[in-house]
Amino acid sequence: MAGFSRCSVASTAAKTPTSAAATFSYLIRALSPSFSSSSSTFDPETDLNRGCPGVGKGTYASRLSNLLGVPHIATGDLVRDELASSGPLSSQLKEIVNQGKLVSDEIIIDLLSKRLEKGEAKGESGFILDGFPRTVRQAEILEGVTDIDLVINLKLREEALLAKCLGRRICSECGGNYNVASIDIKAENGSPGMYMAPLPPPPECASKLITRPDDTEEIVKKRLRVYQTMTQPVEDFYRSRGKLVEFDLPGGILESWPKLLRALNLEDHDDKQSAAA
Ligand SMILES: Nc1ncnc2c1ncn2[C@@H]1O[C@H](COP(=O)(O)OP(=O)(O)O)[C@@H](O)[C@H]1O
Repeated sequence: MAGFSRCSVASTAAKTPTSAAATFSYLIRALSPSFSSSSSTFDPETDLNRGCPGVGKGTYASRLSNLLGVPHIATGDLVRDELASSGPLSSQLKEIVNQGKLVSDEIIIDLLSKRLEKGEAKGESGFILDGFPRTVRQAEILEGVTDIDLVINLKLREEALLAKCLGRRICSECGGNYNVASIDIKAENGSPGMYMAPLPPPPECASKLITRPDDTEEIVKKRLRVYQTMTQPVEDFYRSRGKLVEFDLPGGILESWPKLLRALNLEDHDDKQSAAA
């Protein structure tokens, strides 16, 4: 669809891992698939999510993780944690991330493997992955060891993606994600208008907000180009396997969230959870 950038969320399900393992492929192999790929709903056991910069994949992954009761694992967070540490990879990662490039498949798989092993040791039986896979090779590795159930292709106009990245603010203390951008795109030449309200921080976070160093206009544009060349082929990978659900974000969270749940056949889940709360 012209004028849209395509961003994806994928869902996979797995059985409880049976043993801790030193390597990613062994660990994922232990997470063998437990349900059919023809399902059009998320499975509460394990989900996986990825998407282009600024689409809100982190926000939606986090909400889905709360809804389904599975951990939300963002590979971008794993990279930033490693970057902030004084580990051997730190300076190498800083250079890559601050230039808007992708970290190598080997490094990202190693970081993810370690996180999944920790989760397994704690008894985690599922997850939502956010920001993975981002290359066809990553998708192939994943496919080699587990079965992806569903990929949701979140789509948002590029002008909104850029504004959202530039407006993104993170609480340096609790890690909460907020947005100061107020996006108001007028209807034009047959394209509908779009309004996305800012997502203000709660008072306790307001004085602790920071901007990610890779959320500058130049680097965001670079990341969007990287997304188009490296990650869009991943959509084709899942499309050709009949696992891709396309979803145009109609606006901000309040408007989009119920529609996304409807697209995932998860409305009942939300009702049940609200009733239990
Ligand atoms: N699966 C991945 N493969 C390679 N690099 C990754 C992956 N996930 C995250 N990264 C690195 O971390 C950075 C930040 O990722 P993320 O927080 O998902 O941000 P965004 O999607 O907004 O670009 C990316 O620009 C990239 O350098």
